[in-house]
Amino acid sequence: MSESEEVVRGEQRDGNKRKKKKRKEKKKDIEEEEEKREEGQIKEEESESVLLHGIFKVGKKSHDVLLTKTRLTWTPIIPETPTGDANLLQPGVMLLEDVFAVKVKRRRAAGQQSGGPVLGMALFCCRRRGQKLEEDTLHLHNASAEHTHTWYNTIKELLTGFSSRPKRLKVFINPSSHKKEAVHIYREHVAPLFKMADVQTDITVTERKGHALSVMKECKLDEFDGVVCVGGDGSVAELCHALVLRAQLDANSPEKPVKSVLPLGIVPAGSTDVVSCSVHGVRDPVTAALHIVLGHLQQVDMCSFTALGQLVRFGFSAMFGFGGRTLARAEKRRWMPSSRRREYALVKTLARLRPEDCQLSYLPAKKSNCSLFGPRDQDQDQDPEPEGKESWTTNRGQYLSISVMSVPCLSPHVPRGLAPNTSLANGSASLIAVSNASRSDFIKHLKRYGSSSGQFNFSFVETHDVSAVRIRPHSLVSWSEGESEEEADSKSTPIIPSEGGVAFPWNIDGELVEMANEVLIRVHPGLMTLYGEEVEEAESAVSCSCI
Ligand SMILES: Nc1ncnc2c1ncn2[C@@H]1O[C@H](COP(=O)(O)OP(=O)(O)OP(=O)(O)O)[C@@H](O)[C@H]1O
Repeated sequence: MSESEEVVRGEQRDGNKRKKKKRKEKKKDIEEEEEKREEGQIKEEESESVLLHGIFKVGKKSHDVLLTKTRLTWTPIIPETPTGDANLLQPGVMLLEDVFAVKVKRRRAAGQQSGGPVLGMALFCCRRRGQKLEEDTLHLHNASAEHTHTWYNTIKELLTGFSSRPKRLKVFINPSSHKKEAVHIYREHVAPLFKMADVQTDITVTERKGHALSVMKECKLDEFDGVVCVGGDGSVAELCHALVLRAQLDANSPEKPVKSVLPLGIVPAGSTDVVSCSVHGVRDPVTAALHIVLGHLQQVDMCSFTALGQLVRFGFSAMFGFGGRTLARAEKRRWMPSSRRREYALVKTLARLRPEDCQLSYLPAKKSNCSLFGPRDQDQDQDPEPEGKESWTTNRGQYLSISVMSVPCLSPHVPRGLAPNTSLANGSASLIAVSNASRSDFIKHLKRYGSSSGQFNFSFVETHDVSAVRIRPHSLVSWSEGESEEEADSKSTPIIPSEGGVAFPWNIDGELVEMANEVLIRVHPGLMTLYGEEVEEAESAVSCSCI
C-alpha cells in the first residue's frame, strides 16, 4: 500500500470513528430527550386530579378504575384469586378525546324497551389502525345503579366539554354518486355512529346537480354545527362552493371571499374521493364518521376561479390541458362504467396528446405563508397585496398540462398526492406546469405519480409554490373543434358553458368546466374547515394498469 493510500485510509478510519461518535452522541441525546418527555408526561398524569375512583369489572376481573378530566385508567386488583392469574392482566388507559359516547348497560328481556337492572356502562371510542379509525367499546361492569350513574353523568359532562363536537348536522346524500351506494353507505356505516353520539341530523337526498347549492342558500345555518356530504368529489366541490358563497352573501362581501361558518364532513361514496382521502388518508365511511363525531377540525386552503372578472367557483384543484381534456372525454362517455370510462379517456387523450399554447403567469407564495406542515398563524392578515404591487412571473409557451392545487390531492391511485409539495393549510398552492414533451416522456412523468417520487425530475416539468396563477390560452382551436366528429356530436353539458368564443375544458375538483377566457386562480388560506386531519400519505389500494 502506498503512503498516500495509507493516509487516505487513515483519514477514512478517523472520519468513520468521528461519525460513529456523533451517531452515539445523537442517540444519547434522543434517549435523554425521550426520558425527559416520559417523565414530564408521568408528572402531568400524576398532577391531574382524580375525579372519580372506583371498582369495575373489565372482562371478568375486578379493576381499580380512575377518572381524570382527560383519561380513564384501569389497573387489575391483585391477587384476586388464589391461583394469582390476575398477574397476567395488563393495566389500560383510554383518552376521553377518543371517546364519543357513554351508555348505561342494563339487563333486559327480549323485546323489553326500557328499564331493567343496571349492569354497568359502556364507553364507545375510536382506535387507530394506520390511517383508519375504528369503533371500539370498553365495558365496565358494576351492578350498583348509584355508582354507575355517578360515573355515567361525570363522563357525559366531560364529553360535552369538547366544543368542536357537533350536536346537529345538515346531511346531503347524492344517491347518484359512483355505484349509487351513497344512501346505503350512510344508513349502514354512518347513521348508527351519529345516533350513538347523540348527533341530530337533517337529511336531504339530492335530486339533481345544484340541489345542494340551492338548499344551502336558504338553510338556517344557526340550526347546525356542521354539514356532511355523502358523495364523490363533485358533490364535495358543490358543497364547499355553496358554504363559501353563503358566508360571502351573509357577510355582504361581494368582492372578498369569506371563511365558511360551518365545517364540512365528507363521507366518501364517489369513485376517487380525492378531498376525502386528503383529510382521512383512506376511503372509509367509518373513519369519516368518527372524525366528524369526535370533532377533528382541519383548516384547508381553497382557490377562487375567476374569468372576465366574474367568480366561476371556489375549489381545491384545477387541471388545464391534459387533465381537462381527459375529463371532457370521459364525461362524453357517461354511459360507460366509471373505471372503464376513465381508462378509455386517459388512453385516448394520450394518443391525441397536444400542447396548449398559452401565457402562464404566477405569483410566488410569500415564504412566511408556506411552512409545509406547520400551521399558519391564524391571525395573519390574509389580504393579497394590491394588484399593481404584486410581482408576477410570466411565460408564454406550449404546455401539455398545467395544474394548480391548494391541497395535496391524495388518492389510493396516487398515495403521496398529485401535489405532494403542498399541504392542507400552508396558505399556498402548488403549480405544476408540464411543457411540451414527447409522448413517452410525458407517460414516464405520469407513471411516477403512482410510485413514491420523482415525477417532477424532468426538464420539461416545473413546480412553484404560488398564491395566484393566471392562464391565458392563445390556441384558436377549441376543444370540440379539435376532436373527431364522432366525439363532437356527443351531448355533454358542461357545468359552466362558455359565453361564445373558443371554449377550453378545465377539470376543477373532478367537474368539467368550460371557459373561453383568461382564468385567474387565487389561493385563500384556510377558507374552509373540514372534519379530518393532515395526512402525509394515503393508503394505497389500487394501481392504474392502463399506461
Ligand atoms: N340526484 C342526482 N342526480 C344526478 N346528479 C346529481 C344528483 N345529486 C347530485 N348530483 C350531482 O352529481 C355530480 C357528481 O356527483 P359525485 O361527485 O358525488 O359523484 P361521482 O361523479 O360519481 O363521483 P366522483 O366525482 O368521485 O367520480 C355533482 O355535481 C352533484 O351535484
